Amino acid sequence: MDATQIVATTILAWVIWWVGHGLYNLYFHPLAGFPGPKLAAFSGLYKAWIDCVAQTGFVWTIKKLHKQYGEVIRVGPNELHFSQPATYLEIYNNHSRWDKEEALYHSFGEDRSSFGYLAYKDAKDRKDILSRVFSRRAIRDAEGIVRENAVKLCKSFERMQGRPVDLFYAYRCFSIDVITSLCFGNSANAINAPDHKAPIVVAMDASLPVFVRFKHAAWYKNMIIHCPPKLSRIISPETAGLVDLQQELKAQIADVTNNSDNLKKLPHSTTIYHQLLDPNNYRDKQVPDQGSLYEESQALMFGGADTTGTTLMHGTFYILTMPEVYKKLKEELQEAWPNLEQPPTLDTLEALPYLIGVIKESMRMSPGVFSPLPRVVPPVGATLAGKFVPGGSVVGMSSHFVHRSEEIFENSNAFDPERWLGPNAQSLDKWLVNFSRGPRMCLGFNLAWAELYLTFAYVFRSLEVEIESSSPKELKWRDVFLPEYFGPHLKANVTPVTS
Ligand code: HEM
Repeated sequence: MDATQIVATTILAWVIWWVGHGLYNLYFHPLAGFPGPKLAAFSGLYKAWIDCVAQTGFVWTIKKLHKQYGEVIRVGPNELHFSQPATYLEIYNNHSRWDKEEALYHSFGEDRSSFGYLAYKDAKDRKDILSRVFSRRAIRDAEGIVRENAVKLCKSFERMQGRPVDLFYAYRCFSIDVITSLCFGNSANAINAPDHKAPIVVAMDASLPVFVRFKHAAWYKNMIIHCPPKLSRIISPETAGLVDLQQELKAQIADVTNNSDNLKKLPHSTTIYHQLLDPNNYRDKQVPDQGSLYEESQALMFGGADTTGTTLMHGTFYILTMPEVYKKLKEELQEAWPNLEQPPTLDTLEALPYLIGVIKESMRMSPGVFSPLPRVVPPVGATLAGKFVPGGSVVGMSSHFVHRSEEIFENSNAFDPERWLGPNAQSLDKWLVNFSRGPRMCLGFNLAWAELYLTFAYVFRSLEVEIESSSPKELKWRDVFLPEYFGPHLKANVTPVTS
């Protein structure tokens, strides 16, 4: 056989294997009885096509598929998606310690982090240590850091001197500065970037669609992540900014790990390094290596920056486009905070009913983490939505199907803070799942709440804010795990209030 024949035979053998495997998936796979598009059952390329080529957003596709095929659908050869809100709590709850699914969760290059560990036990060990930075009490102690950044944000708005503020960038700058100050003791100072277009925020935004490609092609991810930084910048310009960030974080980590005295030079002792580098926090007294510390840092940056920024942006969008909401929020804040020179404590803000309603509604209406959070059903199988799902199957559900359920939230597409003030409000709390539920729920939720209380309070008490005319009429996004936004950014004209 000559070389051409060898290549042709190899390709033919591969095509035969691929078609055979697809036919097995269609007719003999344990999930063969579940409804859904034939192409999705045949091959994972269906999902890859929507994510990477059509780029229309898989959650939007899933929504259409549920209308066509019902409440339980097969969205990949080994994957099911559910639409009934009750099923969300069957998958994500404190009794289900199911593994995370590898292709997605190892696509971010954070395998050894609280977010990236697949197994419950590994994640629990890491989260137990980090909870000393993120517990309610720890966040109370760190209130000053969040407040300081909320003030910095408002001052940066004032400096715009009549030019509109890009709220998409500005809120992300704020959340990045909070995380980098609190977790690493080294603020990125993104808020003070010209027009809030901080390179780190732009870099994180540009890298989102690349991670989707990584999910479908691990070889591509390994090539970009493991090749030398200079080459990686050329092959993948979208992740070039991330490479810079990686270099900076790695240098800081090397600094604190090579000489523990350097920890003392950090401005406060609540950084993640103070906890993660303390051998007494580990049964075997072994602290994680620099690679794992880097991955944890990256996970916290991605986990806490876009999510909080997005929630603030969505909330602000509705406040600015609904005069009644703007007025009620302002009035409540003015009453609780009569003298601008004497800002209220977080405790006081946490007791303001309308502000609470605004925040909960911002969380509900914001995509937050938009994609389904895939979990692997344990070997014994499980019953979900009344159907037996065999062990090893991947199951997931996007929070969108809970938050926009008409059965739970009447008029679910309307932003209505009052729904959280009525007699049924408490029963709704169970269905606010933006931080997910169960052992893998968000580690940073106390921090996120504090950021939302303080930022909404400072922005809407100390400034008059008006939507700028170039802003979109509605916010549009697709899921790339987190949301990726299209079209013009939300912008606002701001003027400081005098009293
Ligand atoms: C409104 C803001 C936030 C939202 C909507 C949000 C949402 C979520 C969700 C849905 C998960 C579960 C992900 C999964 O199962 O794969 C999660 C996990 C996580 N979040 Fe957040 N998050 C927010 C803020 C934060 C902040 C401020 C931090 C910390 C700086 C943070 C750190 C994490 C980490 C480390 C995990 C992984 C936990 C695990 O896998 O066990 N998040 N978050």
